[in-house]
Amino acid sequence: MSLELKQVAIGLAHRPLFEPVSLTVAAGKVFSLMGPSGCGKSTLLSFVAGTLGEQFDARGDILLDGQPLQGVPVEKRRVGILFQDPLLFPHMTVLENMMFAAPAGAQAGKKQKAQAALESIGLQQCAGYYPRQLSGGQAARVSLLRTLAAEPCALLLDEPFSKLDRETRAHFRALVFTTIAQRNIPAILVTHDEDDIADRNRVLHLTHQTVHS
Ligand SMILES: Nc1ncnc2c1ncn2[C@@H]1O[C@H](COP(=O)(O)OP(=O)(O)OP(=O)(O)O)[C@@H](O)[C@H]1O
Repeated sequence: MSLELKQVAIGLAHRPLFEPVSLTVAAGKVFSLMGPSGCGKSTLLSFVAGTLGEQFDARGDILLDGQPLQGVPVEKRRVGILFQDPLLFPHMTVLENMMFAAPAGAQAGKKQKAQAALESIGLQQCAGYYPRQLSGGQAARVSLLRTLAAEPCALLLDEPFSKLDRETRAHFRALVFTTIAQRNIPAILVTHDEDDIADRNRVLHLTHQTVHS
């Protein structure tokens, strides 16, 4: 499984946001995207996820395992996203959040899988908690598990470490990178912090497109 972007360009109000991007991420690897605030990093991720707003126009190709993603509905893309803030339903317990994210299937199987996932990172005691009862680091880990429960074929990481304190951040980052390697899925990470870069050979600095008039 690989994720490939070919000459991807996004415009807003007929102005290109950044120089066209081409990159390939192999299974189990993390490609880091950096660049100045507002240059379009999150927008690029939303294009890959299939959630790009109508105010943007985009061109170029996205290929997952060699197959074009454009035209595939969001819910069928199998692309998971982690944001700065954990994405959890406040009215559902941790276990319910995870079961909700799992693909359609037997309810009993879902529960067992969710419990096993929580156990694998030592959070089994949090199964019945509501998101407000979790610490920042616990919420980040549950959010990761929830994203993984959907069994994504690729992962997009939009500054998921930036709000965590230094120690929690290092632990969570290690967990995310190990998980990506174990699941053998490609990932793109947006970050402002050099410390987050998983691999110095896989970094792209997005630059604002110079508009010539
Ligand atoms: N919903 C929206 N409607 C209109 N313009 C938007 C919208 N979302 C983002 N933009 C604009 O698109 C551009 C790119 O925004 P984006 O959030 O992708 O940048 P970024 O590189 O991720 O920034 P940061 O590093 O600050 O998170 C910015 O000029 C922003 O103002």
